[in-house]
Amino acid sequence: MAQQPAPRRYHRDPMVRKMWELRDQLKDTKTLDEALELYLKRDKYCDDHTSPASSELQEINQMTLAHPWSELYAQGKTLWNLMPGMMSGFLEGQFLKFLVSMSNAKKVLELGMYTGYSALACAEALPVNGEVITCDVDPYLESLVKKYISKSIHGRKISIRIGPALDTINKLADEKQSFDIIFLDANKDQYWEYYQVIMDRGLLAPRGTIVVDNAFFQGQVYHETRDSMGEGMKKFNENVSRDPRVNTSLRTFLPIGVQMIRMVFIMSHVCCAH
Ligand SMILES: C[S@@+](CC[C@H](N)C(=O)[O-])C[C@H]1O[C@@H](n2cnc3c(N)ncnc32)[C@H](O)[C@@H]1O
Repeated sequence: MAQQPAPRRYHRDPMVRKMWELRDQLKDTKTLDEALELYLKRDKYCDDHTSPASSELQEINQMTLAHPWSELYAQGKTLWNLMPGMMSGFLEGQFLKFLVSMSNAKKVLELGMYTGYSALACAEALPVNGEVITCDVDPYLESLVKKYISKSIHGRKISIRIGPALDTINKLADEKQSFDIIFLDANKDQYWEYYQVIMDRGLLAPRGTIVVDNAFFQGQVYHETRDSMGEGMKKFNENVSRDPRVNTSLRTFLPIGVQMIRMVFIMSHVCCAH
């Protein structure tokens, strides 16, 4: 059974959100409905033909959709107005899980935990001695996530570090840690800084992969107007694609854009071997 879908206002593709907006303004919606249907049917087809999420992931999804985020923010309990649209969710979670398994990863680092959906998805694909270190700057999230991941046998593979991601990665580098998969899913305006620490301080294992969520950032990277997050994402994509140490692949297979980055000598080794 597929997990509960997010309301349409949280659709992760900005193009779909625009189409819904436009639909609300039109008198005759027939052609637009057909276009939306084509798109949404494809989404649903992908959901229906992807392995179901575990019951624990489904529970995190439901909790995230129902949590009183705006009230918590108004009461000063969270640092900012966290929103369900921030959650990676079903398709991306299952994709990450696949990637962790395919690469035989043992150690995963995530920047940007939110309610722990992607951290648990990764943990589910790790061997028993595997580890996900996930971090977030918002202290409110720690006990919430601990409560939900402790319901899963894979929850024990997850350690949470609270604090700014830049401090966390520098500390991990001081500890001489390295990771097979690094999932960047925090504040886009610092991605380039994070990348430089990751690459220059050896946090990416030689055969490791950096996976970058939301690499189009609402389409801002290829549009004229962008905010500081869009600027950060654009700078990151441009700089990384010019970094001779890595091979990159920026794809639309999830409509928000997923950037994959691997050491160049690993990619060319694979080519030469065939
Ligand atoms: C898009 S959400 C992460 C979603 C999560 N990976 C998932 O799949 O459900 C981004 C998270 O990054 C966190 N964040 C923002 N700025 C940060 C920073 N400087 N350091 C660490 N975390 C940060 C936010 O608090 C938020 O929870």
